[in-house]
Amino acid sequence: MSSESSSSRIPEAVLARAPKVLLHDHLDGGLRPGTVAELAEQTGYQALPATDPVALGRWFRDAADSGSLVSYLETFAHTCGVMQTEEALVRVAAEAVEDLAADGVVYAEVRYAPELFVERGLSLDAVVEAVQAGFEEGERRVAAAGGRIRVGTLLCAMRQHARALEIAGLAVRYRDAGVVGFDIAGPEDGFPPTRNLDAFEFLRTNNAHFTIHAGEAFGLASIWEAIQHCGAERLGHGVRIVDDIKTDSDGTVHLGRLAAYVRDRRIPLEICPTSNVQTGAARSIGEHPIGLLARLRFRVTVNTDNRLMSGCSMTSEFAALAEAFGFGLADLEWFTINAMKSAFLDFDQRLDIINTVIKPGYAALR
Ligand SMILES: O=c1[nH]cnc2c1ncn2[C@H]1C[C@H](O)[C@@H](CO)O1
Ligand SMILES: [Zn+2]
Repeated sequence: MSSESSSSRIPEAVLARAPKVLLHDHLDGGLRPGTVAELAEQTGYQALPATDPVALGRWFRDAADSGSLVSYLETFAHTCGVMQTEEALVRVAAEAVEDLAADGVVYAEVRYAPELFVERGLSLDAVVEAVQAGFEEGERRVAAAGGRIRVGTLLCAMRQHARALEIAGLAVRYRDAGVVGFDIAGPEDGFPPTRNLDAFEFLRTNNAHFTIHAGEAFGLASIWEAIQHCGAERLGHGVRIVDDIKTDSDGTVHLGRLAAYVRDRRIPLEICPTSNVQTGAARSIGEHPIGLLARLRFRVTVNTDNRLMSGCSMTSEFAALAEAFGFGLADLEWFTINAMKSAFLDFDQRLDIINTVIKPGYAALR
Protein backbone atom coordinates (compact mmCIF):
# COMPACT_ATOMS: atom_id res chain seq x y z
CA MET A 1 0.00 0.00 0.00
CA SER A 2 0.97 3.63 0.04
CA SER A 3 4.36 4.70 1.30
CA GLU A 4 2.48 7.19 3.46
CA SER A 5 0.94 4.29 5.43
CA SER A 6 1.91 4.50 9.04
CA SER A 7 0.79 3.10 12.32
CA SER A 8 0.54 6.60 13.82
CA ARG A 9 -3.09 7.10 14.66
CA ILE A 10 -5.23 9.40 12.51
CA PRO A 11 -7.34 11.53 14.88
CA GLU A 12 -11.05 10.61 14.87
CA ALA A 13 -12.00 14.19 13.96
CA VAL A 14 -9.82 13.98 10.84
CA LEU A 15 -11.36 10.64 9.85
CA ALA A 16 -14.82 12.10 10.36
CA ARG A 17 -14.05 15.07 8.09
CA ALA A 18 -12.36 13.03 5.35
CA PRO A 19 -14.64 12.79 2.27
CA LYS A 20 -16.03 9.27 1.92
CA VAL A 21 -17.87 7.33 -0.74
CA LEU A 22 -20.20 4.53 0.26
CA LEU A 23 -21.40 2.00 -2.33
CA HIS A 24 -22.91 -0.68 -0.10
CA ASP A 25 -25.38 0.47 2.56
CA HIS A 26 -28.85 -1.05 3.16
CA LEU A 27 -31.68 1.40 3.90
CA ASP A 28 -33.39 -1.17 6.15
CA GLY A 29 -30.09 -1.78 7.94
CA GLY A 30 -29.39 1.84 8.81
CA LEU A 31 -32.33 3.16 10.84
CA ARG A 32 -31.73 5.15 14.02
CA PRO A 33 -32.82 2.97 16.97
CA GLY A 34 -35.04 5.80 18.24
CA THR A 35 -36.77 5.95 14.86
CA VAL A 36 -37.43 2.20 14.92
CA ALA A 37 -39.08 2.60 18.34
CA GLU A 38 -41.14 5.64 17.31
CA LEU A 39 -42.30 4.11 14.04
CA ALA A 40 -43.29 0.90 15.84
CA GLU A 41 -45.45 2.99 18.16
CA GLN A 42 -46.94 5.04 15.31
CA THR A 43 -47.65 2.13 12.98
CA GLY A 44 -48.77 -0.39 15.61
CA TYR A 45 -45.86 -2.79 15.10
CA GLN A 46 -45.82 -4.85 18.28
CA ALA A 47 -43.00 -7.36 17.88
CA LEU A 48 -40.02 -5.15 18.83
CA PRO A 49 -37.63 -6.88 21.25
CA ALA A 50 -37.11 -3.58 23.18
CA THR A 51 -38.51 -0.06 23.04
CA ASP A 52 -35.78 1.94 24.76
CA PRO A 53 -33.53 3.23 21.94
CA VAL A 54 -30.28 2.34 23.71
CA ALA A 55 -31.46 -1.18 24.54
CA LEU A 56 -32.86 -1.59 21.03
CA GLY A 57 -29.60 -0.50 19.37
CA ARG A 58 -27.73 -2.97 21.56
CA TRP A 59 -30.22 -5.73 20.74
CA PHE A 60 -29.68 -5.26 16.98
CA ARG A 61 -25.91 -5.41 17.33
CA ASP A 62 -25.95 -8.45 19.60
CA ALA A 63 -28.51 -10.37 17.55
CA ALA A 64 -26.63 -9.65 14.32
CA ASP A 65 -23.38 -10.79 15.93
CA SER A 66 -24.36 -14.36 15.21
CA GLY A 67 -21.61 -15.83 13.05
CA SER A 68 -24.12 -16.71 10.34
CA LEU A 69 -25.67 -14.67 7.53
CA VAL A 70 -29.02 -16.39 7.94
CA SER A 71 -29.40 -15.39 11.63
CA TYR A 72 -27.97 -11.93 10.88
CA LEU A 73 -30.75 -11.44 8.33
CA GLU A 74 -33.46 -12.34 10.87
CA THR A 75 -32.99 -8.97 12.58
CA PHE A 76 -34.35 -7.19 9.48
CA ALA A 77 -37.88 -8.40 10.30
CA HIS A 78 -38.06 -5.55 12.83
CA THR A 79 -36.78 -2.76 10.60
CA CYS A 80 -38.91 -3.88 7.66
CA GLY A 81 -41.82 -4.31 10.09
CA VAL A 82 -41.87 -0.56 10.80
CA MET A 83 -41.26 0.53 7.17
CA GLN A 84 -44.66 -0.35 5.71
CA THR A 85 -46.11 3.15 5.19
CA GLU A 86 -45.13 5.97 2.87
CA GLU A 87 -44.53 8.32 5.82
CA ALA A 88 -42.19 5.80 7.47
CA LEU A 89 -40.24 5.28 4.25
CA VAL A 90 -39.85 9.03 3.66
CA ARG A 91 -38.63 9.54 7.22
CA VAL A 92 -36.17 6.64 7.18
CA ALA A 93 -34.74 7.69 3.81
CA ALA A 94 -34.37 11.36 4.79
CA GLU A 95 -32.66 10.47 8.08
CA ALA A 96 -30.30 8.06 6.32
CA VAL A 97 -29.08 10.91 4.10
CA GLU A 98 -28.60 13.20 7.12
CA ASP A 99 -26.68 10.50 9.01
CA LEU A 100 -24.43 9.72 6.06
CA ALA A 101 -23.64 13.41 5.49
CA ALA A 102 -22.80 13.79 9.18
CA ASP A 103 -20.40 10.87 8.73
CA GLY A 104 -18.54 12.74 5.98
CA VAL A 105 -20.04 10.72 3.11
CA VAL A 106 -20.15 12.84 -0.07
CA TYR A 107 -21.63 10.21 -2.39
CA ALA A 108 -23.64 7.14 -1.35
CA GLU A 109 -25.51 4.38 -3.11
CA VAL A 110 -28.19 3.19 -0.70
CA ARG A 111 -30.01 -0.06 -1.45
CA TYR A 112 -33.21 -1.76 -0.35
CA ALA A 113 -35.67 -4.38 -1.56
CA PRO A 114 -39.04 -2.76 -2.47
CA GLU A 115 -40.79 -6.15 -2.21
CA LEU A 116 -40.21 -6.10 1.57
CA PHE A 117 -42.37 -3.00 2.10
CA VAL A 118 -45.68 -4.07 0.54
CA GLU A 119 -47.14 -5.94 3.56
CA ARG A 120 -49.73 -3.23 4.23
CA GLY A 121 -50.79 -2.67 0.66
CA LEU A 122 -48.22 -0.23 -0.80
CA SER A 123 -47.45 -0.85 -4.48
CA LEU A 124 -43.84 -1.29 -5.56
CA ASP A 125 -44.05 2.07 -7.36
CA ALA A 126 -45.36 3.79 -4.22
CA VAL A 127 -42.46 2.35 -2.23
CA VAL A 128 -39.87 3.62 -4.72
CA GLU A 129 -41.48 7.05 -4.92
CA ALA A 130 -41.65 7.41 -1.13
CA VAL A 131 -38.00 6.46 -0.70
CA GLN A 132 -36.94 8.85 -3.49
CA ALA A 133 -38.96 11.64 -1.85
CA GLY A 134 -37.13 10.88 1.41
CA PHE A 135 -33.70 10.93 -0.21
CA GLU A 136 -34.49 14.25 -1.89
CA GLU A 137 -35.74 15.68 1.40
CA GLY A 138 -32.54 14.49 3.12
CA GLU A 139 -30.38 16.07 0.40
CA ARG A 140 -32.30 19.35 0.81
CA ARG A 141 -31.84 19.32 4.60
CA VAL A 142 -28.10 18.64 4.28
CA ALA A 143 -27.70 21.41 1.70
CA ALA A 144 -29.69 23.83 3.89
CA ALA A 145 -27.29 23.08 6.77
CA GLY A 146 -24.32 23.88 4.52
CA GLY A 147 -23.34 20.26 3.79
CA ARG A 148 -22.97 18.35 0.58
CA ILE A 149 -24.05 14.82 -0.33
CA ARG A 150 -25.39 13.05 -3.40
CA VAL A 151 -27.36 9.81 -3.06
CA GLY A 152 -28.15 7.20 -5.70
CA THR A 153 -30.49 4.26 -5.18
CA LEU A 154 -29.95 0.56 -5.84
CA LEU A 155 -33.03 -1.66 -5.90
CA CYS A 156 -32.49 -5.17 -4.54
CA ALA A 157 -34.40 -8.32 -5.26
CA MET A 158 -34.38 -10.97 -2.53
CA ARG A 159 -32.67 -14.16 -3.69
CA GLN A 160 -35.16 -16.42 -1.89
CA HIS A 161 -38.17 -14.81 -3.60
CA ALA A 162 -38.78 -15.08 -7.32
CA ARG A 163 -39.30 -11.43 -8.22
CA ALA A 164 -35.93 -10.41 -9.63
CA LEU A 165 -37.15 -9.75 -13.18
CA GLU A 166 -40.00 -7.61 -11.86
CA ILE A 167 -37.65 -5.60 -9.61
CA ALA A 168 -35.13 -5.22 -12.45
CA GLY A 169 -37.98 -3.75 -14.51
CA LEU A 170 -38.73 -1.33 -11.68
CA ALA A 171 -35.06 -0.27 -11.53
CA VAL A 172 -35.04 0.49 -15.24
CA ARG A 173 -38.35 2.38 -15.09
CA TYR A 174 -37.01 4.63 -12.29
CA ARG A 175 -33.52 5.09 -13.77
CA ASP A 176 -34.16 8.77 -14.50
CA ALA A 177 -35.63 9.37 -11.06
CA GLY A 178 -32.61 8.49 -8.92
CA VAL A 179 -32.32 4.69 -9.23
CA VAL A 180 -28.80 3.99 -10.48
CA GLY A 181 -28.66 0.20 -10.31
CA PHE A 182 -29.80 -3.22 -9.11
CA ASP A 183 -28.58 -5.95 -6.72
CA ILE A 184 -29.64 -9.28 -5.31
CA ALA A 185 -29.48 -9.75 -1.52
CA GLY A 186 -30.56 -12.27 1.10
CA PRO A 187 -29.27 -15.77 1.88
CA GLU A 188 -26.46 -16.77 -0.50
CA ASP A 189 -26.00 -20.45 0.27
CA GLY A 190 -28.60 -22.39 -1.73
CA PHE A 191 -29.59 -19.37 -3.83
CA PRO A 192 -26.95 -18.98 -6.54
CA PRO A 193 -27.08 -15.80 -8.64
CA THR A 194 -27.84 -17.78 -11.81
CA ARG A 195 -31.39 -18.36 -10.47
CA ASN A 196 -31.99 -14.79 -11.63
CA LEU A 197 -30.40 -14.91 -15.07
CA ASP A 198 -33.49 -13.50 -16.78
CA ALA A 199 -33.23 -10.35 -14.63
CA PHE A 200 -29.56 -9.86 -15.40
CA GLU A 201 -30.13 -10.40 -19.12
CA PHE A 202 -32.91 -7.84 -19.03
CA LEU A 203 -30.64 -5.31 -17.29
CA ARG A 204 -27.76 -5.87 -19.70
CA THR A 205 -30.14 -5.49 -22.66
CA ASN A 206 -31.16 -2.15 -21.19
CA ASN A 207 -27.59 -0.99 -20.52
CA ALA A 208 -28.38 -0.89 -16.80
CA HIS A 209 -25.90 -1.32 -13.97
CA PHE A 210 -25.92 -4.05 -11.33
CA THR A 211 -23.89 -5.49 -8.51
CA ILE A 212 -24.44 -8.88 -6.86
CA HIS A 213 -23.93 -9.96 -3.22
CA ALA A 214 -21.47 -12.81 -3.78
CA GLY A 215 -18.56 -14.39 -1.95
CA GLU A 216 -19.90 -13.59 1.53
CA ALA A 217 -21.64 -16.72 2.88
CA PHE A 218 -20.63 -18.87 -0.09
CA GLY A 219 -17.36 -19.14 -1.93
CA LEU A 220 -15.76 -18.97 -5.32
CA ALA A 221 -18.58 -20.65 -7.26
CA SER A 222 -20.90 -17.82 -6.28
CA ILE A 223 -18.38 -15.15 -7.36
CA TRP A 224 -17.68 -16.97 -10.62
CA GLU A 225 -21.38 -17.23 -11.48
CA ALA A 226 -21.99 -13.59 -10.55
CA ILE A 227 -19.26 -12.38 -12.89
CA GLN A 228 -19.10 -14.89 -15.72
CA HIS A 229 -22.76 -15.97 -16.02
CA CYS A 230 -24.64 -12.96 -14.75
CA GLY A 231 -22.29 -10.13 -15.76
CA ALA A 232 -22.03 -8.34 -12.41
CA GLU A 233 -20.07 -5.09 -12.62
CA ARG A 234 -19.23 -5.13 -8.91
CA LEU A 235 -19.26 -7.70 -6.12
CA GLY A 236 -21.14 -7.15 -2.86
CA HIS A 237 -18.49 -8.30 -0.35
CA GLY A 238 -16.56 -10.65 -2.66
CA VAL A 239 -14.16 -11.35 0.23
CA ARG A 240 -14.10 -15.09 -0.46
CA ILE A 241 -12.00 -14.31 -3.52
CA VAL A 242 -9.10 -14.92 -1.11
CA ASP A 243 -9.89 -18.65 -1.42
CA ASP A 244 -8.33 -18.33 -4.89
CA ILE A 245 -5.12 -16.71 -3.62
CA LYS A 246 -2.27 -18.78 -2.20
CA THR A 247 0.74 -17.46 -0.30
CA ASP A 248 3.92 -19.57 -0.13
CA SER A 249 5.95 -19.80 3.05
CA ASP A 250 8.45 -17.33 1.53
CA GLY A 251 5.65 -14.82 0.99
CA THR A 252 5.25 -15.33 -2.78
CA VAL A 253 1.61 -14.82 -3.74
CA HIS A 254 -0.17 -16.85 -6.45
CA LEU A 255 -3.49 -15.73 -7.90
CA GLY A 256 -5.80 -18.38 -9.32
CA ARG A 257 -7.56 -17.67 -12.61
CA LEU A 258 -10.69 -16.17 -11.05
CA ALA A 259 -8.78 -13.95 -8.61
CA ALA A 260 -6.54 -12.78 -11.45
CA TYR A 261 -9.61 -12.04 -13.60
CA VAL A 262 -11.25 -10.00 -10.82
CA ARG A 263 -8.05 -8.00 -10.29
CA ASP A 264 -7.18 -7.60 -14.00
CA ARG A 265 -10.67 -6.40 -14.89
CA ARG A 266 -10.63 -4.03 -11.89
CA ILE A 267 -13.91 -5.51 -10.60
CA PRO A 268 -14.79 -3.47 -7.50
CA LEU A 269 -15.13 -5.32 -4.19
CA GLU A 270 -17.69 -3.71 -1.88
CA ILE A 271 -16.04 -4.74 1.36
CA CYS A 272 -17.92 -4.38 4.65
CA PRO A 273 -15.45 -5.32 7.40
CA THR A 274 -17.61 -5.29 10.57
CA SER A 275 -20.54 -7.00 8.85
CA ASN A 276 -18.17 -9.74 7.65
CA VAL A 277 -17.00 -10.39 11.21
CA GLN A 278 -20.62 -10.57 12.43
CA THR A 279 -21.70 -13.06 9.75
CA GLY A 280 -18.55 -15.17 10.07
CA ALA A 281 -17.12 -14.25 6.65
CA ALA A 282 -14.00 -13.00 8.49
CA ARG A 283 -12.66 -13.95 11.92
CA SER A 284 -11.76 -10.44 13.07
CA ILE A 285 -10.98 -7.04 11.59
CA GLY A 286 -7.26 -7.75 12.04
CA GLU A 287 -7.57 -11.00 10.06
CA HIS A 288 -9.89 -9.55 7.44
CA PRO A 289 -8.83 -10.27 3.82
CA ILE A 290 -8.96 -6.54 3.04
CA GLY A 291 -5.33 -6.21 4.16
CA LEU A 292 -4.13 -8.73 1.56
CA LEU A 293 -6.53 -7.56 -1.14
CA ALA A 294 -5.49 -3.93 -0.73
CA ARG A 295 -1.81 -4.89 -0.77
CA LEU A 296 -2.39 -6.82 -4.02
CA ARG A 297 -4.16 -3.75 -5.45
CA PHE A 298 -7.55 -5.29 -6.03
CA ARG A 299 -10.11 -2.55 -6.50
CA VAL A 300 -11.09 -2.44 -2.84
CA THR A 301 -13.82 -0.17 -1.47
CA VAL A 302 -14.85 0.20 2.18
CA ASN A 303 -18.52 0.08 3.16
CA THR A 304 -20.88 -0.13 6.13
CA ASP A 305 -23.47 -2.70 4.91
CA ASN A 306 -25.84 -2.17 7.87
CA ARG A 307 -25.04 0.71 10.20
CA LEU A 308 -27.70 -0.31 12.74
CA MET A 309 -26.90 -4.03 12.93
CA SER A 310 -23.15 -3.40 12.91
CA GLY A 311 -23.23 -0.28 15.09
CA CYS A 312 -20.81 1.25 12.60
CA SER A 313 -20.27 4.23 10.33
CA MET A 314 -17.82 4.93 7.53
CA THR A 315 -15.73 6.83 10.07
CA SER A 316 -15.64 3.86 12.47
CA GLU A 317 -14.82 1.40 9.66
CA PHE A 318 -11.96 3.65 8.49
CA ALA A 319 -10.75 3.95 12.09
CA ALA A 320 -10.84 0.18 12.66
CA LEU A 321 -8.96 -0.50 9.42
CA ALA A 322 -6.38 2.22 10.05
CA GLU A 323 -5.77 0.73 13.49
CA ALA A 324 -5.57 -2.89 12.28
CA PHE A 325 -3.53 -2.39 9.10
CA GLY A 326 -1.77 0.94 9.63
CA PHE A 327 -3.59 2.55 6.71
CA GLY A 328 -2.80 6.25 6.38
CA LEU A 329 -4.78 9.09 4.79
CA ALA A 330 -3.34 8.25 1.36
CA ASP A 331 -4.79 4.73 1.64
CA LEU A 332 -8.18 6.04 2.76
CA GLU A 333 -8.15 8.45 -0.19
CA TRP A 334 -7.32 5.51 -2.48
CA PHE A 335 -10.32 3.51 -1.13
CA THR A 336 -12.49 6.58 -1.65
CA ILE A 337 -11.36 7.22 -5.21
CA ASN A 338 -11.72 3.49 -5.96
CA ALA A 339 -15.32 3.72 -4.76
CA MET A 340 -16.10 6.87 -6.72
CA LYS A 341 -14.64 5.36 -9.89
CA SER A 342 -16.84 2.29 -9.32
CA ALA A 343 -20.10 4.16 -8.69
CA PHE A 344 -23.09 3.67 -10.99
CA LEU A 345 -23.21 7.40 -11.68
CA ASP A 346 -22.44 9.01 -15.05
CA PHE A 347 -18.71 9.19 -15.76
CA ASP A 348 -18.53 12.99 -15.92
CA GLN A 349 -20.25 13.28 -12.54
CA ARG A 350 -17.91 10.72 -10.95
CA LEU A 351 -14.93 12.63 -12.29
CA ASP A 352 -16.33 15.89 -11.01
CA ILE A 353 -16.74 14.54 -7.45
CA ILE A 354 -13.21 13.09 -7.52
CA ASN A 355 -11.65 16.35 -8.74
CA THR A 356 -13.72 18.93 -6.90
CA VAL A 357 -14.56 17.16 -3.63
CA ILE A 358 -12.42 14.12 -2.84
CA LYS A 359 -8.93 15.23 -3.90
CA PRO A 360 -9.19 18.76 -2.46
CA GLY A 361 -10.84 17.30 0.67
CA TYR A 362 -7.89 14.99 1.38
CA ALA A 363 -5.36 17.67 0.41
CA ALA A 364 -6.89 19.96 3.03
CA LEU A 365 -6.39 17.32 5.73
CA ARG A 366 -2.64 16.98 5.15
O1 LIG B 1 -24.66 -8.63 3.86
C1 LIG B 1 -25.77 -8.97 3.42
N1 LIG B 1 -25.87 -10.08 2.65
C2 LIG B 1 -27.04 -10.46 2.11
N2 LIG B 1 -28.18 -9.82 2.31
C3 LIG B 1 -28.14 -8.73 3.10
C4 LIG B 1 -26.97 -8.26 3.67
N3 LIG B 1 -27.26 -7.17 4.40
C5 LIG B 1 -28.57 -6.96 4.27
N4 LIG B 1 -29.11 -7.91 3.50
C6 LIG B 1 -30.51 -8.08 3.11
C7 LIG B 1 -31.47 -7.78 4.24
C8 LIG B 1 -32.30 -6.65 3.73
O2 LIG B 1 -33.65 -6.77 4.10
C9 LIG B 1 -32.15 -6.74 2.24
C10 LIG B 1 -32.41 -5.49 1.45
O3 LIG B 1 -31.79 -4.37 1.97
O4 LIG B 1 -30.80 -7.16 2.08
ZN1 LIG C 1 -25.20 -6.11 1.93
